[in-house]
Amino acid sequence: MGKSVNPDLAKARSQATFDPANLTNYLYGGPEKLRRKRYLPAFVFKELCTEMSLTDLCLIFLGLLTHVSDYLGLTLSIENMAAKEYKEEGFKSTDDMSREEAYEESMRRAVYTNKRVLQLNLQDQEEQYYFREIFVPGANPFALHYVMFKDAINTQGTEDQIQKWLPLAETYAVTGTYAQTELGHGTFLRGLETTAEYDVQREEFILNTPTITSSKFWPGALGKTANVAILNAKLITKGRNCGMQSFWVPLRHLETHQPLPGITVGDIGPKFGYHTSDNGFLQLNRVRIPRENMLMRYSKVLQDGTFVPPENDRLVYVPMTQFRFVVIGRSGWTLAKAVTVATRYSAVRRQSEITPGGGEVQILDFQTQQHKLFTQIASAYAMIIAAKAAKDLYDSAFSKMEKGNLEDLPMLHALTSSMKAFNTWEMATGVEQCRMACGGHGYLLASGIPQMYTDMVSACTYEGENTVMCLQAARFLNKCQEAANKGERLPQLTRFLQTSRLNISSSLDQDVDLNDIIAAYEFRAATVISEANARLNAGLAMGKSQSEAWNYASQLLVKAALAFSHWFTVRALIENMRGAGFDNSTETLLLQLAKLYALDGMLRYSGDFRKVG
Ligand SMILES: CCCCCCCC/C=C\CCCCCCCCC/C=C/C(=O)SCCNC(=O)CCNC(=O)[C@H](O)C(C)(C)COP(=O)(O)OP(=O)(O)OC[C@H]1O[C@@H](n2cnc3c(N)ncnc32)[C@H](O)[C@@H]1OP(=O)(O)O
Ligand SMILES: Cc1cc2nc3c(=O)[nH]c(=O)nc-3n(C[C@H](O)[C@H](O)[C@H](O)COP(=O)(O)OP(=O)(O)OC[C@H]3O[C@@H](n4cnc5c(N)ncnc54)[C@H](O)[C@@H]3O)c2cc1C
Repeated sequence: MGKSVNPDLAKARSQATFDPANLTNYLYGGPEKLRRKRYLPAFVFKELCTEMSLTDLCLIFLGLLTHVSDYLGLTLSIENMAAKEYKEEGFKSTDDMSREEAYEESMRRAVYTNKRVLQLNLQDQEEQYYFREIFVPGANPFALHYVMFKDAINTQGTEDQIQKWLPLAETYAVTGTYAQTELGHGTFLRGLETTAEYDVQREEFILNTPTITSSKFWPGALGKTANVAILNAKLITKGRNCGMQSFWVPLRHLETHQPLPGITVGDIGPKFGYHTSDNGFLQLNRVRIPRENMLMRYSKVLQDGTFVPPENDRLVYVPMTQFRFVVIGRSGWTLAKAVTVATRYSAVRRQSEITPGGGEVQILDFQTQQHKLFTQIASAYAMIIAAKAAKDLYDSAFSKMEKGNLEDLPMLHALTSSMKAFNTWEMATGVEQCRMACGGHGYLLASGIPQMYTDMVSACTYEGENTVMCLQAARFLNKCQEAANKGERLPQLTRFLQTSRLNISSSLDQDVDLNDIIAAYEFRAATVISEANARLNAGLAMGKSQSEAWNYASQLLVKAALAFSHWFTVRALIENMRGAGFDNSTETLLLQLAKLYALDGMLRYSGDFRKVG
């Protein structure tokens, strides 16, 4: 690959005031993880030289390009090589394919990676993800299988069920999906209509989608790929509705892949993005499954039809909470990719003059271009680091939950809900800003940015539509505010509602103090949460019911959840940058980046910050 590096890019890199290696090691969890992450693409690349056609080689190389450009602090000088050969050789990319062809191409690659992951015994989920992403840069037809299908088995299945089903999933003896959403309901889970009626005579469940709106609609891999679903349905036993439960439901014959009796499945058609994911629909016409097919870790149906309820009926939601963490992390990395592509482009693109007659400059020299990109570099770091901080909280809470201690579940739900909404909205805005910063070339699919946007913007909708997720978090925050109003003890994460004060020491003529920044965001969050609570109580005082008052305050409640997430992100960014043990030059730069992120946020939400003084 010994192509020369664009001189503008080489010059820009030579001016770095820090060592990118320190930063890259930090972002990827240390030198060993980074070594493995770099080894995998190189391994794939070498292997592919023998295994696949030149076409694939170049496509993979492009995948590698976007992949290695993940390293925020480090970029490799391979800017036009792949693109040049890519065009000259006319390598087919899925960009030029029909949806059918693109799905088949992605399926071919995904099956290849599934085999290789097993042969190479890649156990670590992140390594599996990195390996797969190089081959299948877009939506992977097996995404649901890799994540939600297996997570649901692991978190909702009994030990026996895990022993029975997980090996089938790990070896691809079955390919799964997670089928919850229906044509009529995606958000309001209590409105799901699919039924699972227990037949005590035959000790079986009869699964039925009684109406057109009860058809399962949207699940990934349902259209063609999956032959089993973890399907959520309303359990009815002894004439009683026992709420949403999860079931292992065979969909297609394991040999012929044809739909089983009573099953109607198909693809829901073209989408805004995610073209290589076969999101589908499913109708069940009184399909019978054995009693043992209900995932019974938390709730059970005994042979005689007796329903044994879970200790907490929200535990059935754990797979969604788990996947929200994946989405929170992926949002930061998606923005990282987009801003790396846009920044590298801005170093090599010369356009217009700053000084008349002085010659065309790198567009990175325009202050407006720097503002567009540096704020997004800062945002990507903030999201990635906040996701790590949130995951640490999740891991400690989840280990308590596995021992039966559910006290942190409400906080966990609020944190995952609000951070998933905050990160995906910030990512969507940021990726689009990066795309537009590349001018016409940002509109080319070959830039890679349009697909990043159209694939990942769906994360604002799936795994809980963002507005609804903010309202979910606001339930928890409002409860905490009510407790604070009564002087009661609060969960650690929301104690700032009782302690936050605005004693800012910084003055306008000096460099802002980082502790003042955290205090300002904390005070803003406390004020917005308190205002939302006051509006809710004002609604009640006007004689509205609890639900009407909730709706009356809901726009402020959404703002409260986002202000909480913004505070969590700024605090995580600053505290982790200060505590990460970087050398002075790197720490100085990162704290500068943290200030840029926080001050840009104050400008974007200046109404909130002005209001709280
Ligand atoms: C860098 C390397 C990274 C490596 C990563 C490796 C893997 C990466 C692989 C791939 C990444 C990218 C690939 C992307 C592929 C993605 C494909 C898309 C997949 C999408 C799947 C889906 O969309 S599944 C369907 C999701 N659907 C939802 O989320 C539905 C949302 N609705 C709800 O959850 C409920 O309806 C709602 C909570 C909104 C309301 O329910 P309701 O019963 O009405 O409850 P409510 O009265 O509001 O509250 C009752 C009570 O319950 C509490 N509660 C609610 N939910 C939860 C929960 N989940 N957990 C805990 N508690 C919950 C709620 O707080 C209330 O409590 P109280 O307030 O009353 O105390
Ligand atoms: C790419 C993609 C992949 C998906 N994959 C899967 C999958 O694999 N498995 C699966 O089960 N599902 C999947 N889904 C479905 C997804 O989970 C739902 O689309 C999502 O939960 C939103 O539900 P909905 O589509 O019914 O939208 P709705 O809930 O109808 O939302 C429409 C509007 O109504 C508003 N709204 C709804 N409820 C409220 C409320 N209480 N308060 C205020 N406003 C409200 C929303 O904010 C939104 O603006 C996928 C969706 C997409 C786009």
